[in-house]
Amino acid sequence: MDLCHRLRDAAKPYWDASVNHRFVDQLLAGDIADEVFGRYLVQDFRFCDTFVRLLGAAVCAADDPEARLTHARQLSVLAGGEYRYFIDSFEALNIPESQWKNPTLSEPTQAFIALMEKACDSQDYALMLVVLVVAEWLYLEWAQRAGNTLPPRPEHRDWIVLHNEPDFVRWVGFLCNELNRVGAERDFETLREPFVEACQIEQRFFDMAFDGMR
Ligand SMILES: Cc1ncc(C[n+]2csc(CCO)c2C)c(N)n1
Repeated sequence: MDLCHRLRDAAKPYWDASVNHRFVDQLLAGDIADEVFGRYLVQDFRFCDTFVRLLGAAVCAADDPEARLTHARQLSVLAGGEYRYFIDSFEALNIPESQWKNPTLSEPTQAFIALMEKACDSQDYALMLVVLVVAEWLYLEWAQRAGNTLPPRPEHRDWIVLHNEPDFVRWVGFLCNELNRVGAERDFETLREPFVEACQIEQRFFDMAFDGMR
């Protein structure tokens, strides 16, 4: 089994709980409450801001010229389509700028930002890849649960398609290959610990969307 699959196995309870979370069930069905989805998106917009910094750090830390360019290209996805998605969805959900610009950060948002900042500060490419792989591969897995019929509202449908379209599948494949490559010489435990922590936070991030709901 390759390194990425061994890491995923080590985090199986949190990984599976996230991929099969009721948030995902309701999003795929298109019947997620606006309050729940809006709370999630406002926090995720802050998450994505730090994610941009992490990708920038990966551009800097990657040991291979081709890999640097692949990370740089993905930055343009975040700055382009992904940013547009958030702005359009805030409008569709009637969330004013005053609410999404400077929200109070939830506990899992803070925890994720701290983990990403730690990876940035470490200048350790393998550690950055661990966080990137969890964030992207786990999202690919839940989005691949979607069948042929997607929910009708663009803010639901586009959030699924962003995470299962062919370019995204290739990006996740690249990240996993990179981690398998640069992590091969590393002590498994030093990668397992942040991988499992990131999966635990992913689960709490979905939980957070339902805070204050039944
Ligand atoms: C909590 C949380 N975890 C992972 C992702 C996935 N993700 C983060 S940035 C990005 C853009 C493409 O690289 C994607 C897909 C998310 N949005 N929110």
